[in-house]
Amino acid sequence: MEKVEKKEHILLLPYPLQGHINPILQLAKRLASEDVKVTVALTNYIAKSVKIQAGPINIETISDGYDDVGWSEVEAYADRFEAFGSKTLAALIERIQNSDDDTPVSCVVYDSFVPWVLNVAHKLNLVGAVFFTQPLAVTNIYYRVHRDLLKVPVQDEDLLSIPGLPLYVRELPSFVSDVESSPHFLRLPVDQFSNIEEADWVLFNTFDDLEPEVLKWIAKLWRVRTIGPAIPSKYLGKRIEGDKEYGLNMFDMKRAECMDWLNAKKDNSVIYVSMGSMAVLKQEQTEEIACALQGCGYNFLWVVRQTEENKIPSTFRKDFVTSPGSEKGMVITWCPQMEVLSHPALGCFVTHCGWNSTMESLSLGVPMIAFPQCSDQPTNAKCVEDLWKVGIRVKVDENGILRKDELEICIKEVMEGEKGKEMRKNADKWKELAVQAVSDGGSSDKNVAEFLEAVKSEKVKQHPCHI
Ligand SMILES: O=c1ccn([C@@H]2O[C@H](COP(=O)(O)OP(=O)(O)O[C@H]3O[C@H](CO)[C@@H](O)[C@H](O)[C@H]3O)[C@@H](O)[C@H]2O)c(=O)[nH]1
Repeated sequence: MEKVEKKEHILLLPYPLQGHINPILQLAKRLASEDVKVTVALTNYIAKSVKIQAGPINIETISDGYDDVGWSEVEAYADRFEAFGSKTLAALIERIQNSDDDTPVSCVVYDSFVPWVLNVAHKLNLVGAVFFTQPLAVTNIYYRVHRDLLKVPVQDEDLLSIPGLPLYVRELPSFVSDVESSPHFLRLPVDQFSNIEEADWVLFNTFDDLEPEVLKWIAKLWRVRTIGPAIPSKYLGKRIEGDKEYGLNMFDMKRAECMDWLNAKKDNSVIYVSMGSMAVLKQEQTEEIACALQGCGYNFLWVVRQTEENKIPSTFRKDFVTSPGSEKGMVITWCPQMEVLSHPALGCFVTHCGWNSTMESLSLGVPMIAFPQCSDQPTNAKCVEDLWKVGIRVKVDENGILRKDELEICIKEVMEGEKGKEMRKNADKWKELAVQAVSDGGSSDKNVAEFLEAVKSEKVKQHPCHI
């Protein structure tokens, strides 16, 4: 068979965390559905520790300096990733450029948490596109901190005015509102802007209708385009054939066990609880959630990652963990979240409001009970409750614990109350708008097309700083 030559080659580099890899893989698949060769560069550690099913995407590896052990403390990790990543990424691209069999790379799309990739791309005279995995509203706040327009620690308890979104301090990203608890965590989101003025494109996993006012504001700063929701096509727009899942799981998944259990449940009868890939709960918190789920009148599917499992109370463990799939509930270490959220048995999603979970729930029309933990999650939860009106945020006590009674009240309100009905209606509206955005001629679809066209015509642009 004759070999089909792809005319362009785009390389994408995610930050090595589940919540960052998923959306960049989706963008990669979308680009690969056009006449483009697409390579995703994973760190050696990720590549050797997970199974990857990324369809037409070519996978290559670079080093973050932690090939055998994975992560370390956040600041040390950032420095070492930059030192090792810059060299090994440049070497990878040079190898591709010098290969007789491969299409040369013309553009690098990189996670906003690794801004040094832009310097590598520009040194090699490639187009550099930064990709944000968190919403525009959150980026707006970090940008203010970067420009010293918002001083940390934040003193003022008054409302802060973000375009289209007045916020109280507690609704800011936790790395801003509570900078004293984890000062080093603010570095990554603030460093996102260190060289952003030089980025050729600034891409966001969101869509125009979702954050119109802040988009207007941010689009004045850079060449911003929204390309989301970056979720598997089967669940949104069906644009890419056979695209059923992200294709990379950092956790062991028991799909059949989970789906068999869910398939046996009545429509709208299951509460789905997941705190994403990173959140670490206090033991007391896990116990309160367990009591609420046991006490509520609904079935539940609860994701408790293996490293969190020891916090589950022993009686609950006996009923729902050691004999998984009891009539009422199932506890599982990782599930096929998209399949779960799109299942007719699902009633609502108790979520930490990681941006991917939020976009997935919104795109599938599932109302949320927002229980934000840290990072961008408090701001995402604010949008869920007050801006998009597709969920409610739980109240925590003076120790930050969500008590059993409060969670039960929230579940009842979303599943049975008037507010819940309203949320479902709103959720359906957002679902429709999300589908429109990624379908033929929708805002995100047009933005991807424009980006691709420009990559083709701008690839030989010389970057003044490196001439
Ligand atoms: O059992 C599960 C649980 C989760 N997921 C998937 O894992 C991803 C989780 O991403 P997200 O909801 O964004 O949560 P985190 O893993 O916590 O993501 C980190 O990265 C996000 C993007 O930067 C931030 O918004 C979050 O605050 C940050 O914690 C989603 O795509 C889920 O579909 C599964 O497939 N199975």
